Amino acid sequence: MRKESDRRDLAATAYDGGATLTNDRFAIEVHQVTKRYPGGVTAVDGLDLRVRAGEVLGFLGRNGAGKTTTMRMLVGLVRPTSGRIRVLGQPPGTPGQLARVGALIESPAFYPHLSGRDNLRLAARYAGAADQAVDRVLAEVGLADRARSAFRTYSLGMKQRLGMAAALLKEPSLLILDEPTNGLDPAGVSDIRELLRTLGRDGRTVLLSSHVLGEVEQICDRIAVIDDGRLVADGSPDELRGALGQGVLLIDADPLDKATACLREHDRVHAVDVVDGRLRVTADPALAATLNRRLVEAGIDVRELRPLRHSLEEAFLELTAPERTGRPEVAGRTGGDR
Ligand SMILES: Nc1ncnc2c1ncn2[C@@H]1O[C@H](COP(=O)(O)OP(=O)(O)OP(=O)(O)O)[C@@H](O)[C@H]1O
Repeated sequence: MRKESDRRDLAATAYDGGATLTNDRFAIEVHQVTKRYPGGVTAVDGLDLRVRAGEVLGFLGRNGAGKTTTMRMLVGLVRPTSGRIRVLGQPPGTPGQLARVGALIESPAFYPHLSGRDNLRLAARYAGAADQAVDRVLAEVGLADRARSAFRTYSLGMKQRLGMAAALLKEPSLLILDEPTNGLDPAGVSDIRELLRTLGRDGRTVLLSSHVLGEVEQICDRIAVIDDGRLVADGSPDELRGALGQGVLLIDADPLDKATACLREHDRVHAVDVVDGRLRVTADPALAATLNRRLVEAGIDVRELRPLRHSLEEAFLELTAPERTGRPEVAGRTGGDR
């Protein structure tokens, strides 16, 4: 089990939260947003999140973390209980904003007996998009070949593609996609991932939610992790990996108390914890040789010394482990000026 000190490291890399809103550089600005549903569930709790224009942001959290509620608030389907949201510089749900945002939040409703193309024609009319847009988006999502087949004959992955095609009809500068790979088999996931990669090009901003880290890790510029409605981490995949996985050394030394004291004296060692008779040392792994020398010179036997590397998946699971509730330190830091 990871120590609070490690979590603090991660939190320190997290987005600072509270700064002033409304800046052209940001496609999405969420400031101190809380959503309490009638009945008392707090789905989103003082959330701060900013998505830069042109960025592909992975919005990650386990089931029930508050991702869908956040996305629904971004397009004006749900009103926040408190806090402030700007999407493309405007409050959510205004006509000007909706014209530039493509969203796939709930399973899109298509007519089963109509073809993909006819369904999109209807959607285009509803969205005020030109008929020519239909063929463009069908090609964009790779459905041109099956455009004339009835929707009911589509695989789950094709249905998702059609949903994305509908979201693209308005040539949106911002795409909001809620778990677009949910329920797909590995081949379907990989297909959609490829598609998302292309959608993220051309300066389009994409906000993409998932509860599976591996899905967003490879295609997103940045990952924001939400848990219990709060932002618990925010950074590039490398930053998250670095903050969580690479800053811990495992040392088996004897005597333990002397080793602990010796390591704590080093000014670049952030924390030393004894776990199962060994030391977990929060420090830059590049310090390994220096720390080894220091221990040996102090007459301490070093039986083992190695960096503890966690995969990003492990890091994510740990951050959002069900037993982790409260987390005043992490939430306080990521929450900025709360
Ligand atoms: N309309 C609603 N009324 C009451 N509670 C709700 C409503 N919608 C969501 N919730 C609750 O809010 C919390 C967050 O749900 P939300 O759907 O936003 O999370 P999520 O991260 O999208 O989860 P999932 O991955 O399962 O979709 C959950 O506890 C959920 O039960």
